Amino acid sequence: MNFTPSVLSFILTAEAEVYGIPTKKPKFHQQVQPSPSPWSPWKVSENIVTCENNIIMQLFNRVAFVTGAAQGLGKAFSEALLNRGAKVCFTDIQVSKGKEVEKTYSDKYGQDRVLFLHCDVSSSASLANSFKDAVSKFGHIDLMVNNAGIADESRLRDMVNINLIGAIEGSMLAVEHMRKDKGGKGGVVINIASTAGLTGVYFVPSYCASKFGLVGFHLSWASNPYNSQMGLQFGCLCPAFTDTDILNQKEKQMLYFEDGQRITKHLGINRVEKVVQGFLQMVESENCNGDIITITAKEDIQYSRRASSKMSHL
Ligand SMILES: NC(=O)C1=CN([C@@H]2O[C@H](COP(=O)(O)OP(=O)(O)OC[C@H]3O[C@@H](n4cnc5c(N)ncnc54)[C@H](O)[C@@H]3O)[C@@H](O)[C@H]2O)C=CC1
Ligand SMILES: CCCCC/C=C\C=C\C(=O)C/C=C\C/C=C\CCCC(=O)O
Repeated sequence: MNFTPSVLSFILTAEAEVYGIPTKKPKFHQQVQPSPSPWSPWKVSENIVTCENNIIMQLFNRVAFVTGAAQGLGKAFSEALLNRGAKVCFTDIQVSKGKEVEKTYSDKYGQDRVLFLHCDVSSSASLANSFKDAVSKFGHIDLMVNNAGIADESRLRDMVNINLIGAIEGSMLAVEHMRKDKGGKGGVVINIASTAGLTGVYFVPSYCASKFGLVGFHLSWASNPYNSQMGLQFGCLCPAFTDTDILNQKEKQMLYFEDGQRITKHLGINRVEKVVQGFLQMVESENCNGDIITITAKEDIQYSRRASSKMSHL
């Protein structure tokens, strides 16, 4: 049967949409800022990108591994990826919740595209085993999302273990698996930090320290001059207060509890959908290496790109 080009284009677009494949370049919400974002301690004005020149990364049949994804942002990132045709291994310490979500997503997107695994990111063995199990099911991983996190100033060592070391170890597992110079297919590592990783917050200082550490780790890997030959990219998402369970703080979890409540209310709270939008902008861009996206209630999605390396000329 012969179709005219416009009929063919209509059919292909409709089919792509059924499979959740984006058919148009996303319109980035990033506007060129008149001055650097207050959440970015670096000069960003000359590094701002609109991504107009970037081609979206096709997520169809890409394989993602997401930590801390039985609820909140991780669950929402997982669904957004599935919705665009990716396969997702989502993991958490909350097994019954995770299994419930797995059932819902399997019914909606197909059992062959969804896997839930128990994974405690504070345990090296648990992380390594679940990563291995995900590779066994899906063959390989293209996208690692280190999302698991807690905010609890009364559990300092847990917080550093989960928010920082868990994300570092998750990144390193992904690097070793993905790097092309060691037989991998390349891939993307996204670390979920926070605006609290870019600016001091006096009522959650140790949470801040864990997120500052993660931003430092991201920047270091992003500036690795061997990334392109390894086929690796590193992106970092920094949301501000977002409407998830992490904000349901008990008094002992924060310093200056009332100040924290008041300041949060004053600054405003992101909707989860807004953070997902920023996340998709990052993973769908052809090259997100070195990018840091901030998402705040007042300034929306700010997309900045940093100079690659201060050492590249050495
Ligand atoms: N909601 C917010 O205001 C913001 C959150 N973030 C970050 O986003 C990430 C996701 O947090 P939300 O979804 O907001 O909170 P959430 O509390 O709803 O979700 C966190 C998830 O991490 C899991 N988790 C906790 N310890 C774990 C461990 N040892 N191993 C594996 N999973 C574990 C929890 O079971 C939960 O499912 C965190 O890294 C958080 O720091 C960043 C900026 C703002
Ligand atoms: C009810 C208060 C809870 C505060 C602590 C709990 C979780 C916090 C998670 C975060 O990652 C918070 C994120 C950012 C705080 C830092 C700065 C906010 C300023 C950004 C803005 O302008 O909105």
